[in-house]
Amino acid sequence: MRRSLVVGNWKMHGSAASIDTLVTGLQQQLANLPADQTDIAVCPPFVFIPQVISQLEGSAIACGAQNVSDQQEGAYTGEISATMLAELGCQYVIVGHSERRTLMAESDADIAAKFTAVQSQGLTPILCVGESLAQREAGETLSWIEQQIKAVIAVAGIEAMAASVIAYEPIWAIGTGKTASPEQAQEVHAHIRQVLANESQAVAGALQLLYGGSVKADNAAELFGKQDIDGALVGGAALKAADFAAICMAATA
Ligand SMILES: O=C(CO)COP(=O)(O)O
Repeated sequence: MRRSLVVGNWKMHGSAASIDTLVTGLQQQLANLPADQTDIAVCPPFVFIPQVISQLEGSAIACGAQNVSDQQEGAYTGEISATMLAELGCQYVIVGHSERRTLMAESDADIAAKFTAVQSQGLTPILCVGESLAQREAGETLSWIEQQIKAVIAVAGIEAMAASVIAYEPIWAIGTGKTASPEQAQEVHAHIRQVLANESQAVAGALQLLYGGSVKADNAAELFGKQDIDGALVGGAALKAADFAAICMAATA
């Protein structure tokens, strides 16, 4: 039985004060959640990571980052390495989010290099994949997702996938209020698991596979009811303690 995992991606939101309020709220709302069933993490903007880790001390909520360099050290102005994130106490790093693929032109090769850099420091990459609306309408969803995942397997190897999380985030569902139906999401999740199973049944069976894209308190339970959906990567709704907590509860039910 796979544990569920709910991750909040706060994107470029928050201030020291608003994040203090959010984390305090999360700790209150999640105090009674059975920690043995659901893993929970939040991914603040880099500059707030030390504050969040300090606030979360003693709590079962983990902290992650939203991006990382593919290099560990050197003359890379503005970059942050996995070594630095590990030293801070991060456990997860999101790699390949569609906003970075699109806005920062990150390629599959860049993402595979980041994935490897994250794992080399003992952190868990959350690899995001997802299709555009045009690709879905052209019937290219499954082949596109497969290609995105195989690009990472080709570099990292199938066994490395065992120490990772994959998040399926259809681009057309991110921040639009338009969630993939549980059936649409399950179809892609089952395909992802099959792509992995073709190389290793054990890896495919154990990997936590998240859905992301307009997950809210009122649609989470239905998504989590699907066989291959193990949790969620949550954007907007992760910025409100009550909403995020309700999604975590749904994942635990
Ligand atoms: O991009 C997302 C999480 O990484 C999803 O964002 P929303 O939940 O705001 O649609």
